[in-house]
Amino acid sequence: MKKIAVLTSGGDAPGMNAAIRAVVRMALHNGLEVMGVQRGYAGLVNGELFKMDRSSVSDIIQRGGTILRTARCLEFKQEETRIKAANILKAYGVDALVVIGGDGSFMGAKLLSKLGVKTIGLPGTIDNDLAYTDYTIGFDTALNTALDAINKLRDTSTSHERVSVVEIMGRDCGDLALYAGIAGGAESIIVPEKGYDKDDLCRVILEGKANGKMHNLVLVAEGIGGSNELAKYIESVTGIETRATILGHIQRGGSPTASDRVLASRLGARAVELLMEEKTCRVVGIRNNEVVDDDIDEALAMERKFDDKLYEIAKALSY
Ligand SMILES: Nc1ncnc2c1ncn2[C@@H]1O[C@H](COP(=O)(O)OP(=O)(O)OP(=O)(O)O)[C@@H](O)[C@H]1O
Ligand SMILES: O=P(O)(O)OC[C@H]1O[C@](O)(CO)[C@@H](O)[C@@H]1O
Ligand SMILES: [Mg+2]
Repeated sequence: MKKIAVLTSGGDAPGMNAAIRAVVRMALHNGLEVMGVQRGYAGLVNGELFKMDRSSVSDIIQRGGTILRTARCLEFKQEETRIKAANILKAYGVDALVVIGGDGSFMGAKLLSKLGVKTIGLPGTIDNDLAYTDYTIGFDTALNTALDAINKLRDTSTSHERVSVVEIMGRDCGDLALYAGIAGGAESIIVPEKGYDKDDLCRVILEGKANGKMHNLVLVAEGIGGSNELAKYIESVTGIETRATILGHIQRGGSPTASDRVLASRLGARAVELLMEEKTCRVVGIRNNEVVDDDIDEALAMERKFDDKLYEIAKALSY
């Protein structure tokens, strides 16, 4: 192993920069050369590679976004595009590629590895939707951003004695909504893993009002969606004024939390260690606070487990 490349792919996530820094610095520490690839797989196919040194990653650990930029490159689903990417890496003399991204990016890395490219994946996504790791890089920051918004919505919800429906990102995964809901003391948490009944929800809201609740926070995961319509329905059934707020891409930005920076540094360093041990086609993650690595195929095949216990606790604490 002499030369590696690193890219970020899919939706950006706070802490991706800290992960890039860890990969670059750990690689240089081990005497490897490092190339940065701009704009994910799209940039790889276009040959957007450049040499990185220690100063390429100076002053980025605290920054949101990704200095390498990112992309959703649909053409990468076609084998001819991946063959082009593999040839470009060969032409640059790159021995292995570190991919920082989510499940889609890992699928791309898995298929690229079938063409003989050595790959390592680092979980960079706010969605926390990868089964093999307890947490993904960016989840904690997005969670804290959502929580800050929820705290503010609680103020105005209380002042006006309104219901506040808050839609949280996460694609098909309810983790962000669940964690934000428990941390923000939400009255109801609606996630795709559990589903819900609209009229039960309205009953809970009315009971809360009868018990003296001044506000009512209903968190809706993106995978359920339809927050504006739900707000109208709640208002029509309960007679309580209701507003919907879709937090959107604000959850993707901002300075990463300490937790995300530490996670990114641990996982990024491990990615390079694995390559030094000649291990490839693996993804790095964290389970029970231990850094782990799994075969990329096996990791993608693992079934995600929703934290039912946490969901039940949130329910029990909410009224
Ligand atoms: N089935 C696939 N085959 C090949 N490449 C894929 C596949 N799925 C996704 N990719 C590549 O990975 C990129 C990122 O995937 P996707 O948009 O699903 O984001 P992600 O990595 O899951 O991150 P996030 O969900 O946080 O946005 C895609 O644009 C594409 O280039
Ligand atoms: O940035 P885009 O392309 O609008 O994608 C939004 C999606 O990306 C994520 O922010 C990260 O995967 C999801 O939570 C959301 O569904
Ligand atoms: Mg994804």
